Amino acid sequence: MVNDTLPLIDLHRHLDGNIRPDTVWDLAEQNGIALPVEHFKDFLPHVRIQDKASDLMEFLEKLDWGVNVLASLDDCQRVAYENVEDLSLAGIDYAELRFSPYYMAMKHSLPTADVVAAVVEGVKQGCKEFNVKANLIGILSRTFGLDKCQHELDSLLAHKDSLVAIDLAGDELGQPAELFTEQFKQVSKAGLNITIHAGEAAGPESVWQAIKLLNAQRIGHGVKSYEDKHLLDYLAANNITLETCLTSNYQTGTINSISEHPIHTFLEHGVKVCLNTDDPAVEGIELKHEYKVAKQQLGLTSQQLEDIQLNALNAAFISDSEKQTLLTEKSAKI
Ligand SMILES: O=c1[nH]cnc2c1ncn2[C@@H]1O[C@H](CO)[C@@H](O)[C@H]1O
Ligand SMILES: [Zn+2]
Repeated sequence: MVNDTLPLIDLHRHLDGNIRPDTVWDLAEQNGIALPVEHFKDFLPHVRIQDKASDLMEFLEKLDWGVNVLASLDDCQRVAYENVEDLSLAGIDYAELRFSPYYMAMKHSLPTADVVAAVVEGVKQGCKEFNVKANLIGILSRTFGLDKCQHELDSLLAHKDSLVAIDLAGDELGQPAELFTEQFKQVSKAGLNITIHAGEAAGPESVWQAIKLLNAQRIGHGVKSYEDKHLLDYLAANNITLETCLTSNYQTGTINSISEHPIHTFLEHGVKVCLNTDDPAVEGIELKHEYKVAKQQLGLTSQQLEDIQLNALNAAFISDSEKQTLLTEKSAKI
């Protein structure tokens, strides 16, 4: 399903949506934090979606235990490091790991900018140890409103040399992109790339806002773009890649079944898509599973899946020479 001569790339993967359940358990014990159950075997339903959630916000609640047990900067560094080990275990060659430092800092009032530094350090260590390539994307968690997002952005920009992009995630319906126009002007000014969660809980107008008001170069999910033909034309003409996450879209209730995902419409319109995980530990999946599902439930051909692997490479926030290195290193491994 995955072409092993091409790099396997995950461009949409939340580091703080991929905290291992056994690490959550361990950190809770270490930090004296009470969990809702007594035995680990009963814990999984609290941190992993069982079939599906009723909507995006119910899905997102399942990420909360992961960050609620982060009581120190060392804990943040640990989960960042383990995220890179997970990439290596999943056979991923390059990933862009995204995280919301305020979301990670919130429960135990950690200094947000120091959380960014701890995550940077954990990922750096992991990349060295596990021989995987990864870059970081900072998230503004729109769920917590404008002031918190500005604080989060300030903390991220204090470490901007360690980031490749900024994203807006969380409550898309309650906190529309237009509210964050000023913040993304600051992002552009800082010279960082921009990807925005849009067209997941809200409709195509949310994708338009992400592009026109926030300057998005890629779109997280973008599922609802299929409702607006003019938007599909625009995405294709401007080479704006949709970071598709099939299992996540099912589990958040964005689509009723994976076979109903509009990926064929995107491909027919020449819209570039790539396949990604989103929140692997919460969903109970890994990237190769997404390629399998795309083939088995959506009938994508080997050629289409190869194109998708290359779309991820092309859309990555790295230089052309880094892209070339990923390609040549992969073919040298064969
Ligand atoms: O699928 C998603 N859609 C929108 N927001 C998400 C998704 N997954 C995680 N987050 C949000 O990203 C931040 C943590 O990285 C949190 O704000 C979380 O709610
Ligand atoms: Zn996401």
